[in-house]
Amino acid sequence: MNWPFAGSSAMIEPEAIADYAAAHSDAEDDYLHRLWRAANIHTVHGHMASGHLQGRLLKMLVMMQRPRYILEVGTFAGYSAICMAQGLPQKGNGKVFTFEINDEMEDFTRQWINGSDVAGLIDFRIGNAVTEAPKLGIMFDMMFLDGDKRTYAETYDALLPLLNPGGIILADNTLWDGHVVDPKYDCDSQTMGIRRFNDRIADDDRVEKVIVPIRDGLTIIRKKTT
Ligand SMILES: C[S@@+](CC[C@H](N)C(=O)[O-])C[C@H]1O[C@@H](n2cnc3c(N)ncnc32)[C@H](O)[C@@H]1O
Repeated sequence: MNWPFAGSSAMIEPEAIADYAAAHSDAEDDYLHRLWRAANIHTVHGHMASGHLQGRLLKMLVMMQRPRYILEVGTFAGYSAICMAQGLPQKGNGKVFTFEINDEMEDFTRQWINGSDVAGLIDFRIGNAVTEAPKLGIMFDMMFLDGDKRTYAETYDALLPLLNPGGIILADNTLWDGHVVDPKYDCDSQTMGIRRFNDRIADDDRVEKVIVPIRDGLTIIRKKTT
């Protein structure tokens, strides 16, 4: 994400800011570090995993929101699911339900989730979260939308009814590497999908929202209680 920070005499590289923030945040534990490396070595799009800073933010937000049930759209390697599960009370009744539509990820991801010390708090399923989550018959207090960018708006419409009032949705990649404001990407289907989603959220009076420019943009959406 190209977020220039104007210094007194020179522009400071965004990577330097990210490194500084990571160095002054809780460390990435060894297991997550190994998972991140494995995802980048053994999968084509390893960079899709949340990573250190966003992972710590997800854990922190779970600890603040204290959800019982969390829904994740897009498990990929399991990095974010493990981070969110780390924020749940370790002996409570909370759970992360996480769906991955790509069944080729199953062996890799199940092994890493099962090997983590929060395996008992994660229900990992292969399938389309949009069609499968309603079948669980439960309401969620938190959701992490991180699936297909082209259909973010439809995913939101389908899943908002499953969110309790006061619950929050975290939507990842909502600034899409700055493409949302770059006319060069006017015909790019993922950019168009993210823009459509951002417009939809901005106009939706049922929710409060703020885009946090961390990593690739993370929108925090809270369903109003009245
Ligand atoms: C960006 S990656 C997820 C990264 C992961 N949440 C993390 O932060 O570590 C997106 C994943 O969503 C999956 N996906 C896309 N649409 C989906 C859907 N409707 N239901 C479940 N998974 C989906 C893709 O196959 C891909 O593996």
